[in-house]
Amino acid sequence: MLPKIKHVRAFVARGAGADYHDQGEGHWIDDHIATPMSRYPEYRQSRQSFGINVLGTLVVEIEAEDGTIGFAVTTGGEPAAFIVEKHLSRFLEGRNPVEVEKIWDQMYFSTQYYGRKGLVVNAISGVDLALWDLLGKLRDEPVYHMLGGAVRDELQFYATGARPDLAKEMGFIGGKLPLHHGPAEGLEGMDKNIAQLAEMRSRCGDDFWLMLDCWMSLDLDYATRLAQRAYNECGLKWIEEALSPDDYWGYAALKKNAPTGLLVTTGEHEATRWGFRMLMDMECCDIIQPDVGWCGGVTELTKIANYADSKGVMMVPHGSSVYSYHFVITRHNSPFAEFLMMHPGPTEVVPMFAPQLLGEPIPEKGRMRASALDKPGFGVELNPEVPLHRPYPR
Ligand SMILES: C[C@H](O)[C@H](O)CC(=O)C(=O)O
Ligand SMILES: [Mg+2]
Repeated sequence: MLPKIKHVRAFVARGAGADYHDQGEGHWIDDHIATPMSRYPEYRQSRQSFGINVLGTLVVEIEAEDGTIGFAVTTGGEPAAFIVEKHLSRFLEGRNPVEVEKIWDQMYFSTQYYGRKGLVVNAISGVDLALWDLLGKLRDEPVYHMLGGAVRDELQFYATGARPDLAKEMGFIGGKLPLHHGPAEGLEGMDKNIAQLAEMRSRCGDDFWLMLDCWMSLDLDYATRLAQRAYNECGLKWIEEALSPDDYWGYAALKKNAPTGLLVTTGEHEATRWGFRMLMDMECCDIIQPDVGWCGGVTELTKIANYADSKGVMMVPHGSSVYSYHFVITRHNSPFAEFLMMHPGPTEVVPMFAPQLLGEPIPEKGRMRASALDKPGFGVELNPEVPLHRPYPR
């Protein structure tokens, strides 16, 4: 019998880490990237200007009666900390930590009247991941063992960042560029997008995967024209998150309109088995990209992944560092993983959630051995040097 859960605590941390958009000045991730807010010129140059980093990182700690602590980081900051402390903690304290299914179910259905997606599911994900971390630490097992074990010896990564040419030199299998200009910047912006991609194609050679991340910024007409030009002129591998996450109909049309051979991907701002079922049943995309820290955690990701597997849809989680690595290694329909390049250049590989985690593994030559994950839980610790604030202590 495992020790019961004694206490749940929620903290906020500022700066780089799980809220990876909370970076200092001059970072590639905040340099004129197309967004749904780009239609307003005053919010075009910087995503921080419209508040992309307003929430900060949520840190959830779950302590068992024997003093063992599981933890997780995700986004959601202070409002998510409120939800965890004031609402969700009641479904854990005094319970047996093996009750992951029941705890998830109670967290989701008790918040359904104000939740279902977004911030509330971020908070649920943070608790779920902390619970899996605790279970692994109590059982002295890595999470990927508890999920069924590795189906291959190593992970392969593509890199997201402004320099796919450097990512290629570092051994990644592909590079995903942020799109810089949205529909409000007209044909001139479209030409600049294509010129940037063409420049990367010439630097990377014909065989390297190049992808475009559109961060929900386009409309169907623009996305269709961009997809056609980027595929025909630059050999684009996939067009990601071109439309609003609510526009399932637009995605279904984009997938039909896209040239054969170009993949349509989306899902990092989608949540739960029900949201992903919409994407898959409506044939919105070729690859779903749930973020493990936003979609409902590992408990929900298992359901999403099983449905994707049964439909023959590939699932390649968005970012999410160790939370994604432990899952991807257990699944054949997740043949590779994303690595978000959080170095400001990005000219070096640094841990995705640096500096918040100690022991966070990084790819070497674009790969990571399964043995790099062979530590209890998710295999990381909270960096004690990162200041934490607990806004709602009980
Ligand atoms: C680079 C993208 O705009 C975003 O910041 C990250 C993302 O969507 C992804 O890694 O995928
Ligand atoms: Mg993306």
